[in-house]
Amino acid sequence: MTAEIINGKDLAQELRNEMKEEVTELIQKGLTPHLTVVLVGDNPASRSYVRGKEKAASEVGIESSLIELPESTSEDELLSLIQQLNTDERIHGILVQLPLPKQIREQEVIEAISPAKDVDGFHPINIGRMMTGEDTFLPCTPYGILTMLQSKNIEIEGKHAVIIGRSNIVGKPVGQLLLNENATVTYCHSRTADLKAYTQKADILVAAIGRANAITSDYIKEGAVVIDVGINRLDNGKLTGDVDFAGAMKKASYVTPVPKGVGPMTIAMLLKNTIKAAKGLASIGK
Ligand SMILES: NC(=O)C1=CN([C@@H]2O[C@H](COP(=O)(O)OP(=O)(O)OC[C@H]3O[C@@H](n4cnc5c(N)ncnc54)[C@H](OP(=O)(O)O)[C@@H]3O)[C@@H](O)[C@H]2O)C=CC1
Ligand SMILES: Nc1nc(=O)c2c([nH]1)NC[C@@H]1CN(c3ccc(C(=O)N[C@@H](CCC(=O)O)C(=O)O)cc3)C=[N+]21
Repeated sequence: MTAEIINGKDLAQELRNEMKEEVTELIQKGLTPHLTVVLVGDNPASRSYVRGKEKAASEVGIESSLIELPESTSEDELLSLIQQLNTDERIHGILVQLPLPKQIREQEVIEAISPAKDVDGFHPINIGRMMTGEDTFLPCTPYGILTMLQSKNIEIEGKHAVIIGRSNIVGKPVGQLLLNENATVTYCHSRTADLKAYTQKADILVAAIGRANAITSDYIKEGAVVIDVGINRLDNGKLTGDVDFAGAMKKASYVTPVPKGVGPMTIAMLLKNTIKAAKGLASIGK
């Protein structure tokens, strides 16, 4: 059996085409969605992601502005910038690119962003709303994964989803979203004893580890849906995921590639959240 590839790049393009129409209508009504991205320091990977976000925003007609701060920026300086952006009515969405330099506590920064402008969906209020199943900004990567599964009409209800990774931005929320869709969810991480015993039972396997090609075909159940979140830059400059793609293609029913998989979907969902923020969410407080 050869698996079907879920092409995130093409699906993200379709979503951008739809969003462009919606944004055009909003602009005609006098509302131009505006995303502000804050980049602290000059991590080359972060810079490249930020460029991708700006390009995608401009394609759909979303205005974006980039605020670049030096590596030496203090936590107080960043927090006061966020306060300013929170009260600026022209700005609908705020994204502070992670990781941050070590003198800045990420959680303090995440919690300083107004939940109404938190288009990453990282604020504890929005995470809480996601957990209780309320309408909110869903974290972009998990939201993108859910959209990929839905695009292929892949059944989630009653399926066993195994998540490898438990970070606040990917692993934990992707498990929560699949639970909300009535999957049975198992989380695995670096302290999991006998990882393979769990992954071999997964109908839906999500790898969000950050280790190139760690998930070989012997971790995969025949016919499973394999979602590869990992973005790993090899010494030869190429990008690869956490899953051994060729091995997964022989065993799974569906596989997401890297590149052109989850990454472009993450950016598309960020744009979706920015439009939602611009339209205003009555249920989300300041
Ligand atoms: N495509 C996209 O849009 C995005 C991709 N990414 C990529 O996804 C990957 C994960 O990102 P992120 O969640 O932020 O990373 P983190 O480093 O925050 O988390 C990695 C997780 O993997 C677990 N882990 C590490 N080694 C192993 C192992 N040998 N066996 C089992 N579990 C292990 C860790 O366990 P423990 O908790 O015990 O340490 C941790 O929970 C990275 O490659 C990142 O670049 C991230 C965001 C968006
Ligand atoms: N506040 C914050 N929000 C984030 O959403 C966030 C973040 N910080 N920090 C870093 C991670 C990582 N991330 C990616 C987004 C798109 C691609 C992407 O589009 N990748 C392309 C390849 C791009 C390339 O070639 O370099 C692909 O997979 O096809 C990858 C990774 C968002 N993140």
